[in-house]
Amino acid sequence: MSDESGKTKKLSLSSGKLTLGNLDAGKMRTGPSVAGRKTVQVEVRRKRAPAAPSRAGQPSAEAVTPPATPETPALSEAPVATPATPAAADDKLTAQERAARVRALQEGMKKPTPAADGDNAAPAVPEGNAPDEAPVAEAAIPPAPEPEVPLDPVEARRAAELAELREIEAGEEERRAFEAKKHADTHARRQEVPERSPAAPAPQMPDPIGEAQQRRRKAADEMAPRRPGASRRDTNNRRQSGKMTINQALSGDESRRQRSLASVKRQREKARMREEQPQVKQVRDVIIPDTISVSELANRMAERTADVVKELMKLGIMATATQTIDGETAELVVSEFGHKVQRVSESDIEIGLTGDDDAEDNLQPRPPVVTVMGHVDHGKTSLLDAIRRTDVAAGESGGITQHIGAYQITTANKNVITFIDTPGHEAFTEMRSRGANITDIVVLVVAADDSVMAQTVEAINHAKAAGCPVIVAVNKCDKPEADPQRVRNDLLQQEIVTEDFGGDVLCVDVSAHTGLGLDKLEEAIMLQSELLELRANPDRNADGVVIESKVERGRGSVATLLVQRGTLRQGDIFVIGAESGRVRALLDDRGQKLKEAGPGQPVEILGLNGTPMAGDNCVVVETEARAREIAEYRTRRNKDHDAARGARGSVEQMLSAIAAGEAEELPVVIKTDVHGSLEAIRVALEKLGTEQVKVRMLSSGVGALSESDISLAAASNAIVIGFNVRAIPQARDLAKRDGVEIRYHSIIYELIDEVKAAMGGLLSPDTQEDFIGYAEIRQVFGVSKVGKVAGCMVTEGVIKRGCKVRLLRDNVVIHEGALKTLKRFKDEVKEVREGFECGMGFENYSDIQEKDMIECFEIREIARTLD
Ligand SMILES: Nc1nc2c(ncn2[C@@H]2O[C@H](COP(=O)(O)OP(=O)(O)OP(=O)(O)O)[C@@H](O)[C@H]2O)c(=O)[nH]1
Repeated sequence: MSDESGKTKKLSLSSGKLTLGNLDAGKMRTGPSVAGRKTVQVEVRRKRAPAAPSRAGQPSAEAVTPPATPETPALSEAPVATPATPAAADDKLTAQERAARVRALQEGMKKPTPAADGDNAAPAVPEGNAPDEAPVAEAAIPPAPEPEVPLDPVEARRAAELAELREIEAGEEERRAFEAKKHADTHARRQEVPERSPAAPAPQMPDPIGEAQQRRRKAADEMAPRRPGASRRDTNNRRQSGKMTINQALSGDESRRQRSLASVKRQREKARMREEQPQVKQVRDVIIPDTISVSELANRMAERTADVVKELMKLGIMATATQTIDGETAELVVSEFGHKVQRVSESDIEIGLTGDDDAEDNLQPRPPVVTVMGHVDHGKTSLLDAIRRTDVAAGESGGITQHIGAYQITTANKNVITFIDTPGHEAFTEMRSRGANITDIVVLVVAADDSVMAQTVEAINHAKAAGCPVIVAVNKCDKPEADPQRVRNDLLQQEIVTEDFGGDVLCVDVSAHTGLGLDKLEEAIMLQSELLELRANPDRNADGVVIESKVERGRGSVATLLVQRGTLRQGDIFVIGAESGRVRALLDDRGQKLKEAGPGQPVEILGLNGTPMAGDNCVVVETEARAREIAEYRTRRNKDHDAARGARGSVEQMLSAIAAGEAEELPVVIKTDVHGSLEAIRVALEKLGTEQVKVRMLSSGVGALSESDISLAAASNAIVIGFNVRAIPQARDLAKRDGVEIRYHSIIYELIDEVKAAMGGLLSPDTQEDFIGYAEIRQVFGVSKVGKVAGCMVTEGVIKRGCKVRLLRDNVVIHEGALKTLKRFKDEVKEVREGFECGMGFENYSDIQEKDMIECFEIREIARTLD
């Protein structure tokens, strides 16, 4: 470049005109619009110096650009009318120096000035710009060659950066120069004003105007130099806002927008940092519950929802942001994104509910829990009664134990034993299995006169499955036909090897009636419990198992509970299954109130919010809130479970109905007094189902039959059964009104038989064909309007009008249909007996011949049964 220094040149008045010695070939600008001003401003922008070698003869784009034209015509007037102020901005001059120069310039201006118009050497500068020497200087300086485009992109970038930096620097310099010049102007004007001739008004204001007007105009003039400053501020604002106004866009003033050097440097630094440091993905611990919505999952991973949806698509799952996905799928997605999975479940609420295991030192001996099992009528209840010296059997409906009961006895040796009495009927299998699971020892009652029976075997299997040691009580040994040895032999087949046969199973001959061997049985139980080393910690929050539960008038829900650990006290807050409550009262097996119950003790508890299920666990918790929280969670879980089971059932039903073609269902609504009975009935009824007909339990529960039970039954034609319960008066009225029959039962066999009969009624009846007679065609007559009529002789049985007939020709059935007419002589008759002649006409058939035989028969429907 010709001007490497880049310094701003100043105006001189050598040779009597304004010249700009060695002016930079860069753009020459006039100041902002200064119409009416008597000063000339020349801004000189330093030319950029390209770092790369330039190609000779190629002018740069900048150099080619025509120099800036004067922005205002006022400039051309300035040398004539106004003593010029220093035009070149030189930021290195102090204000005093500047003032001195201005004065010198003014003096020079006073000398006669040759016409500047004709001396304009710069072709690019329009006429009228003579005072400005910039074009002259520009003409003298060759245009800057365009820098050659470097091939190396790094070099190119560097060059571009450098050029940009220089431009910014130049801009900064320009701004500084302008500020300095403004300052100098103001200073100079202050000195100049007293010297200025009043007869030298601005040429653009020739009109004689009032003094006030002149003052205003002067004031306006004085305001004018401040505009560039204001404009600069505007520029700064524009830079800050980054926005463009319409005026700026139209005036093409965009070139004024400039960023500060520091800002550009910061940006470059940031970009470099970004390039140098590849982004490290942050691995997060993502907590995933059982189900989660897609957007929530994206949130927890801090990923975009769209990315999560895409990932799900890859897994073959089309889900929107609001849709919920299961925990397993969410786990897959999270691992795909490279985050860590942390699974939590709603069931975590139960963590720590049962507490820690007890330390050895805290364990104390506890009474054994004994379950009495055996075949029906082998004397379980009688045996327990004998032990307790009470008579429970007398109060039982039909003489069968239907409620699970628990009792505690103290032996003569002051040993305490807890007995659980389970019913012996097959239907109570479920209850027995539960009894076996909470029990320590099983006493297997086998009648000496009956030996091992089906439910004896079942009881053995339950005991084995529960890992309970068995003690055999051979009952009814008082009977003359009793054969205890046969019982021992039969038990061998069930892998129960008694001590007599060298085995480890204790076997005692007893009689519930005479009390024979009862003490030995108790001894055997205590011996077995010592071997088992039964111990528990009584000094902790209690937990136990519900043996039975029921709703009682005036007492509400009552549960029979077997305390397994700790001590249950009155006032304890507990949660049982999906129910919670606070122990209002504790009762022992004799109905006596207790203050507390220790391990191995069966108690009845009052104060439940609802009726729990037999087999539910009971846990004492610290606060009611916790109890409620857990109960609510379990209720929700059970509901979901039931819903899932219902949905599955309906599909299965549909499929089986399709497969069977005509599967029937018998809907029933059952209410019972206790859960155990309900369960037993449900099992029994399910077993009744065949391929053709099944029992469908629409509704079941514990308690009295209510209006909703009746209306449900009415809507679906269901049978309503009350087992040991009755309907409330309103339900009775409703049943009467809707014609719903309620069946009450207190014996399970009868209930099952009745349902069986009802199911039989649903089976499509069997049809049976009954032969009634033969007739031989002797002659065939043609009768007008009637068709052919056969003259017959009844050879066997009887022929009835309207009966079904088959036409046999040479013992081959050629037609089967119905009789249209049966006449004797000319009269229509109901029947014709053997040995009589008659006339017969067939319905829609006339191909009859002599010697054909007519076989008459009737179709009878027979109701089918399930047996
Ligand atoms: N002779 C005699 N009869 C007995 C003895 N034990 C029970 N019985 C009779 O056997 C029948 C059935 O007795 P339960 O005690 O009801 O029999 P269970 O096994 O409890 O019957 P379920 O409750 O139906 O399972 C009753 O008639 C008793 O009188 C006994 O030791 N000797």
